[in-house]
Amino acid sequence: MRSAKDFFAPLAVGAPAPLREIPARPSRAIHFFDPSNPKMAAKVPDMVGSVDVLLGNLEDAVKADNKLAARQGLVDIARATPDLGGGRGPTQLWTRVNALDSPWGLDDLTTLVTEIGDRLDVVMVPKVQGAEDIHYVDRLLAQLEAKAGLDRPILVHAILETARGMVNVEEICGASPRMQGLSLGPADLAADRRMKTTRVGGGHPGYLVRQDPVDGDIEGSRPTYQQDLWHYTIARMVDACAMHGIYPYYGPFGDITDVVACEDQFRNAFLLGCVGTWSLHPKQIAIANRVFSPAPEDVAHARRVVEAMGDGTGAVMLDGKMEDDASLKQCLVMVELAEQLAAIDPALKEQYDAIVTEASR
Ligand SMILES: CC(C)(COP(=O)(O)OP(=O)(O)OC[C@H]1O[C@@H](n2cnc3c(N)ncnc32)[C@H](O)[C@@H]1OP(=O)(O)O)[C@@H](O)C(=O)NCCC(=O)NCCSC(=O)C[C@](C)(O)C(=O)O
Ligand SMILES: [Mg+2]
Repeated sequence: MRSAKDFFAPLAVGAPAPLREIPARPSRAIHFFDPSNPKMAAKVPDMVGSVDVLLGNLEDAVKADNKLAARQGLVDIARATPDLGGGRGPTQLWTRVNALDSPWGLDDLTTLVTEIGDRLDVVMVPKVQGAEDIHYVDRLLAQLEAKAGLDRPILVHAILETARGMVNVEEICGASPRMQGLSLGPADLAADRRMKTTRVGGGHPGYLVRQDPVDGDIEGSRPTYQQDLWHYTIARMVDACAMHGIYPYYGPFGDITDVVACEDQFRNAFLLGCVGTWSLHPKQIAIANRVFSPAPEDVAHARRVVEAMGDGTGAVMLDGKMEDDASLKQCLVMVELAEQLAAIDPALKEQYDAIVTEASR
């Protein structure tokens, strides 16, 4: 383990200094596209500005025969889209590289950092098992950044998709100052855990609790309540991320047609503390943007609590409810997020401002 004093030192001569704090850039939807798919690639330039993150996916869901085309496709898209990534506009550019033990992972990192490193905001690393995977990527990125003459560090996002990765979640989050966040990889994680599901994220009708029998009538009709298969995992991710000052995200919802259940799953993650999710199909972007932007009524309420709490200490009554230092802190989370989102989303700003005006009438 590095000494605390060395933690923020660059890992290669000439590499940029690591960030002390991970910027809270809006990332409600991380939209996946396959850069080797001409139809998808053609849609990317027009999506800039309407989605927080565009992610060129090189890993699973890209055919083995298309791996090199996807890597080159991402380089070409970045070069042809000047306002994408690298702080040049509101939309960030991320990539998901192939796994570290695959035949493509090393060349993905080498090519992307040296060719379009100034445009890449975050590299998502799949199937992270422990701190050793992050240490490897950390040093390699530093060497490549130095070679490419970059003046800003590229951040790292880990996908939790193995039982070992879950057990090591805290050490993964704290392994490098580059760590930006975590996403759930429900399909690989389910397989690795030997869960008996066949879906990509979402619930399962068999995972339920049943109401107790009335008068011992166990055969009688009794309501059942479907439970959230991912509650434990997401809650662990959220705590590990909060502890290390980085950001948790839900992940993929594979039933593209079931927009209702998708919204529910995203909202559970939002309420538990996640800042965003993945979008696999253009129609999931609007769902993610809606869910991961606090509702205008909640923002208006949070602002009223902040105002009523004055110097932030003591207890007050508002609408019959007690508010104190701790409820104020929750409201500040909501207000700060609303302000960050309003700064990049004029339609949302209008909604937040309109409801403030109404409340103050
Ligand atoms: C689901 C699929 C096959 C349906 O694709 P489709 O073509 O059948 O859909 P469509 O409704 O017919 O598409 C309409 C139009 O939108 C385009 N389109 C469609 N999708 C996109 C997109 N994402 N971005 C940009 N454009 C898109 C598509 O090309 C088409 O264009 P057209 O009108 O010109 O014909 C397709 O949307 C897709 O391949 N999405 C990405 C899938 C992906 O990235 N999967 C990997 C992440 S999940 C994962 O890896 C798991 C995890 C974490 O590792 C673990 O749990 O372990
Ligand atoms: Mg996976």
